Amino acid sequence: MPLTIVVKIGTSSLTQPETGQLALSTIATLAETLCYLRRQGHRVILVSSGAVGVGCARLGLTERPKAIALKQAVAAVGQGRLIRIYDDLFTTLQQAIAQVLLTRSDLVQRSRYLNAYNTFQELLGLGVIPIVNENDTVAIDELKFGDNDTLSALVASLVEADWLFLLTDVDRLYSADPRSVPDARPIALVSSIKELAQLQIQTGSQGSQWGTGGMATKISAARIAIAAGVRTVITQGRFPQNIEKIIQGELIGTHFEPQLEPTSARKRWIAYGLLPAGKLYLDEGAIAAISLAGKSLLAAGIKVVEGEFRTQDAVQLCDSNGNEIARGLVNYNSDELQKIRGCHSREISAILGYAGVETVIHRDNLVLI
Ligand SMILES: Nc1ncnc2c1ncn2[C@@H]1O[C@H](COP(=O)(O)OP(=O)(O)O)[C@@H](O)[C@H]1O
Ligand SMILES: N[C@@H](CCC(=O)OP(=O)(O)O)C(=O)O
Repeated sequence: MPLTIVVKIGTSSLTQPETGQLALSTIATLAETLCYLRRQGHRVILVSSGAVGVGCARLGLTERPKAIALKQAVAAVGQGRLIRIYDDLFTTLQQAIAQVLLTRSDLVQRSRYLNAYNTFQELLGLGVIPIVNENDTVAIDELKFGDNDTLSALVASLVEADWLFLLTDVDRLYSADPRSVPDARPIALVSSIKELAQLQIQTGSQGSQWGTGGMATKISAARIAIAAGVRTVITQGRFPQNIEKIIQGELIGTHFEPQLEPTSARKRWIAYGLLPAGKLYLDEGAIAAISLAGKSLLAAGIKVVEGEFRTQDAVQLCDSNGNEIARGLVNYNSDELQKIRGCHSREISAILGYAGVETVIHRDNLVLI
């Protein structure tokens, strides 16, 4: 059966750690592996980091720039070079590729989200391998994915992939960073989001010299992907051939089992496509109602309203410690909610002076995180 496979490769696998120069043999093996998968009839998307790293090597910079404008300029240099190398390799293997550069705003607006979906479907239908990266040169801070682990999970969720491979410079996930904790325990299988929380994995503060997110962003990417029903694997980028073996059933790397009943596409867009504009702190009754009984959120259960937002914006729903429990689209703006929080629904019209809807967030617009 044809599968949809998303492969993300990080800068740490694409470049030599000492020099920052491209790891050509890894990239060539990756291209061969992806072409092999295409010939098997599978639909393949590559999410490739490396624009900043390759740009730095091209310009002789010895460390990742911190200033935003410089990073954006360097990414513009590197992205062209990166895609040229991919095109050379894939052309040699007679495989068409496409460059797809996305920013967060492409997924925030529902019409653009659906448009991105349609473009991916067309490309995959044409047998093309889309090569995706964040459009670093134009992305502004508030509208950034920030790391390609998250981007790859959102792409895998958008196209409802069967597999997401996160290729990196460690062979799998460990209980703590194996660089600093030599006896960290390797983790072969994570069977649910609940188990992931119980494992209490330590990720340190950041990744390797050239990577951006480290392991923390890979774990949160895995959460997004498995909620969308995508089996996710963290494995070593130096051996891209392992992807074939893993698909055939070998337990290499760390596997995250997909959720059996994936969250619907619209709810996934609410949860991960949109950027929350505020926070509502809930009392325990409201938390139980939304998380255990699948109910809508009423004004009575809201203790604190944080941020300024409009009707139909996405907000985070938190417990009193600020831990996020759910996200949803609000039926009232922040000014209205400041007035009606803690009140019974039947009091709303008297407080606001006009009749509003009974629910603050209807359960159809509410997603547990
Ligand atoms: N619990 C952990 N298990 C495995 N690796 C970890 C863990 N915590 C932190 N790391 C670090 O994460 C790094 C990979 O992240 P990163 O450098 O961002 O890679 P990439 O460029 O592939 O995205 C590894 O080199 C490893 O040192
Ligand atoms: N978009 C950036 C990569 C961001 C990123 O997540 O990097 P990495 O941690 O190496 O996967 C680039 O192309 O340099």
